[in-house]
Amino acid sequence: MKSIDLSTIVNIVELSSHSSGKADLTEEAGRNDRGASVVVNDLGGSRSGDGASSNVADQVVQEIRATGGKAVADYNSVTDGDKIIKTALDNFGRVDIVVNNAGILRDKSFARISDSDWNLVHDVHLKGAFKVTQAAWPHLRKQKYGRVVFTSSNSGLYGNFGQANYSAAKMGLVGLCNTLAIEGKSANINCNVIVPTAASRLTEDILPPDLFKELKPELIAPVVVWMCHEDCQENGAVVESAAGWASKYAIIRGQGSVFRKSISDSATPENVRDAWSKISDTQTNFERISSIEEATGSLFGAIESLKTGNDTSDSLTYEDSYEFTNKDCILYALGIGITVQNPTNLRYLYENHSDFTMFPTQAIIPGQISAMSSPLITSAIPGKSFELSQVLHGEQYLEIYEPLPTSGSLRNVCKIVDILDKGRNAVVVTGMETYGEDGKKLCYSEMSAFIVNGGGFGGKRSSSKIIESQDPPRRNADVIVETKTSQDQAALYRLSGDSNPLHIDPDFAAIGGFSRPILHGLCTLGVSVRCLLQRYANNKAELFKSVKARFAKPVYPGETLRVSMWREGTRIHFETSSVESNQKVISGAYIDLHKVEVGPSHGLSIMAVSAQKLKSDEVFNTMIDRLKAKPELVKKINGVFLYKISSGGKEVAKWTADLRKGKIYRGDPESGTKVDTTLNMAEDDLLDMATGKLSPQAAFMKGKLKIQGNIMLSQRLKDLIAAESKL
Ligand SMILES: CCCCCCC[C@@H](O)CC(=O)SCCNC(=O)CCNC(=O)[C@H](O)C(C)(C)COP(=O)(O)OP(=O)(O)OC[C@H]1O[C@@H](n2cnc3c(N)ncnc32)[C@H](O)[C@@H]1OP(=O)(O)O
Repeated sequence: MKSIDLSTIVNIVELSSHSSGKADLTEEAGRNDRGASVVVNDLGGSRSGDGASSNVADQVVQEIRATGGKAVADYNSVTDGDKIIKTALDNFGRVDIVVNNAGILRDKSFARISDSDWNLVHDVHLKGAFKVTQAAWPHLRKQKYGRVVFTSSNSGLYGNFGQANYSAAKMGLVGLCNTLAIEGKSANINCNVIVPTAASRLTEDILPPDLFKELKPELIAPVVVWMCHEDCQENGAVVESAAGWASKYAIIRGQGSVFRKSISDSATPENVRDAWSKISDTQTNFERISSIEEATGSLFGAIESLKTGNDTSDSLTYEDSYEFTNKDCILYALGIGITVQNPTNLRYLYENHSDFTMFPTQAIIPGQISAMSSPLITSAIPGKSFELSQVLHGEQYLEIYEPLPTSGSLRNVCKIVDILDKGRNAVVVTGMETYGEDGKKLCYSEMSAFIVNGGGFGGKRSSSKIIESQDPPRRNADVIVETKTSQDQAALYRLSGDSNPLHIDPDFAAIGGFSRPILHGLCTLGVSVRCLLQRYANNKAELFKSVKARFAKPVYPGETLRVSMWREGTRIHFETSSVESNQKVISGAYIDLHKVEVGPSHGLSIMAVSAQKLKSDEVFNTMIDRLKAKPELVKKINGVFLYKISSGGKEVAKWTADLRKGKIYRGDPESGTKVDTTLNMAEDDLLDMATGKLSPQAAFMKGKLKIQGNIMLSQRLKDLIAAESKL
């Protein structure tokens, strides 16, 4: 990572009376190699806030200047925040960062705290941070940049005997920061809290000597410097740090419990007592609440359950069963375009095949049917009812835990995960657990229904509970596969259970604003996942772990889907586009595999990718480097690459490619195998192949990869190539 340079900023650091003579925070932030210009503010009082002296601030300023840094001292009280900011403006012309670090102690047991003990501690910690930050605020807003750090304490987060005044003030800083993080966001002002445990004059007779020695402030200063840097996008975080360790805090909320029977009932203390074990349970089920909208928004589910007369949050779940046979597995496979043309597909299409298996994405269907037949989704939005024609499938997640059966009875438990208000529209997210006949949890799926015109009910806009989609890496796709859907794709797919008329009835589709019935989102997903499994999992369902996808635009049956894939370890990111509309139809998607297994066409794929930029030597060398990353498959001999193509651990062919000449030979010159076949290709076609516009298999089929001599592919390889071209 590049170094953290604070060169363009002015840093106001209050040392406060508790700073040690060596103010490590300032030393770090103000070091010449970090570049900040620093106002070192310290009233120079004692730990309890008595007296004043310029010594401490002056000493730190000298230390900063001695290392070539810029610093000026300021001896004002933090309650005169405008004077401190004026020092920054007078000396450096601007202010970008405020580190609120001033603090004193007046430790007493609660009964003995006097008004002045309370007021003074609050003045320095809380009012001081308010005054200094408020004085800087207009400047930060005007320049649309700022970083503010507040120093809190474990005494605030957890409480500490004898520190009621200090704990209250330190927790007050967390509240102050929470709101400033919201108010400053649009002006690019990030506000965060540091919770240090450090050796200082405040703690020297409180911490055990051995621990005191280890808790050097300079091990916390880098965390503060990072939070002050323009690259740090954290906003509203509370970060604890000590001894070179740091961690972010989160406030959690339990699932809670509704404790009255219906919306018209009053609430009694007895109701609360009876529900107390659920109300106070933060262990079995909890969530992280990150905004006030999220906190109030999730109350809608509880209010709605009261309206429908249900008395506990457990009633927000819905259970039913799903019976299915081998035939349903085969029908689903046909519905997502799995074809016998690829021999390895028989495992999904023929019930007597030794590996007869359910295609993984079919596992979504039982939960989906349960959720769609329950009142969960249609009654989810408070005060709103909506039609099926308003519902679009927005996002989908699926994770498989156990091998899936090919027939039998499955039990589904569905519940609302969250409800989002997107302004005009709404998103209702449902989570479905599916259990096998032996009671084992087979899979979890999470489905977002996008309700057109369902929003505007005053709910929250985002949620931390939803499994997020992820953008692909910023590079050209590693592999691109195209596959055409049939005009009858939706008509066939709907027989697997989603009989929404949007996919078959032109009049109904017109109500939803579509020119004709659209394809099921889950069908597009199934088609994409079969291309991914084919490419990266040798078409094996058992290697599939999970998938996440967002449906970005509708697909019409008959369109050609282009699936772009990026491999990152066992995660394959993907995006699917419609070739006809040239629009992304699935975005931010990925599958996770237990293991990647690349099929026999991989040698050809590598060739395609590596031929990407043949024009210059420099790029050619880069290409060689990329090929070197696959030593098991590729060997370079005098500028010529040797590819071994294996299937099931057995070598089935050797290819030699002279990419500069755009030629590919079959055979292995090193071992003396006769090179009896030459495959010629125009450079433009080779580049098309490299950029994924033309698959190697399609190049074979379309005659763009011309064969001279007698090509002797094994029958097995011929079958595999033919099958892949019909993905
Ligand atoms: C349990 C069962 C429930 C599900 C039942 C499903 C039944 C099925 O039979 C139905 C189907 O299969 S329908 C077919 C598949 N789905 C589709 O074709 C929808 C394709 N997507 C779209 O057209 C647009 O993304 C569209 C129209 C969805 C949104 O486009 P825009 O209005 O342009 O959105 P935009 O302005 O970009 O963003 C507004 C806010 O919404 C969020 N968002 C966008 N697309 C989303 C999506 N697909 N899923 C979830 N959220 C989505 C945006 O992030 C944005 O929010 P914020 O402003 O907070 O970032």
